[in-house]
Amino acid sequence: MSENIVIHDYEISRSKRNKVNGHESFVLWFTGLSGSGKSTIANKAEEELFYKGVSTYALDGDNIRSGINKGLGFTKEDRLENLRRIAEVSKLFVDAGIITIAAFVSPLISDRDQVKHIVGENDLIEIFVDTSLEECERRDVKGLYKKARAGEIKNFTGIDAPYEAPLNPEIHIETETTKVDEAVQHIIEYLEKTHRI
Ligand SMILES: Nc1ncnc2c1ncn2[C@@H]1O[C@H](COP(=O)(O)OS(=O)(=O)O)[C@@H](OP(=O)(O)O)[C@H]1O
Ligand SMILES: Nc1ncnc2c1ncn2[C@@H]1O[C@H](COP(=O)(O)OP(=O)(O)O)[C@@H](O)[C@H]1O
Repeated sequence: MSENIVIHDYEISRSKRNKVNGHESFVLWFTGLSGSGKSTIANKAEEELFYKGVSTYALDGDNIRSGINKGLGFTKEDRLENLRRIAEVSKLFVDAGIITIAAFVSPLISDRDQVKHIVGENDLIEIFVDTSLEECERRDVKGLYKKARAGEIKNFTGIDAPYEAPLNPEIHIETETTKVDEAVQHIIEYLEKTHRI
């Protein structure tokens, strides 16, 4: 940090916000292949939390890659920068007392380690949305796998760019054997069991 930047302490702290909200703030970080089910499960999980009276906000490709990260692509370097900025934004949301839901492919262990480092390990719950490449390709929600196979998209995760599965995620959802509602219940139960909500 520049030597000329002096931090000002604000009266309204994260813990005061958490007290008023009646819950802790942290990040639910969904990782998985494109089409694995991250957005679908994140969206339903947010709905469930929201109607329980929890303050939430969801970050995903739609509100991030078209705004703050417009111009970043899918090279290894651009993904790292994409995720670095998302982690910094998530950290601000957590400071604002909000349970932040982030759904990004975040393909590499080192990408996610950077996120954990920025957000803080205790403030991040990693959720692995585990769906085989075959199933994601069968779903092909956005028609991108077809394009990637045809060589029309380069560096597509799972095709010609790697995806490294988390080694020890807090929550592991296998979508080929778990329905969306069951996945959401699993997340809510985890949060209740660990006294996060
Ligand atoms: N090359 C390549 N690889 C992977 N995904 C691609 C690519 N090009 C475009 N898309 C679409 O962008 C979405 C992934 O963006 P993310 O910001 O989550 O990716 S990353 O975390 O920076 O790797 C991803 O969205 P989801 O399907 O929601 O995961 C794709 O629809
Ligand atoms: N058990 C499941 N969990 C999540 N999504 C599922 C499941 N079964 C089928 N799907 C479907 O898979 C697709 C996943 O797409 P999406 O949520 O956009 O994935 P991602 O955000 O990971 O790219 C959706 O069409 C969803 O309805």
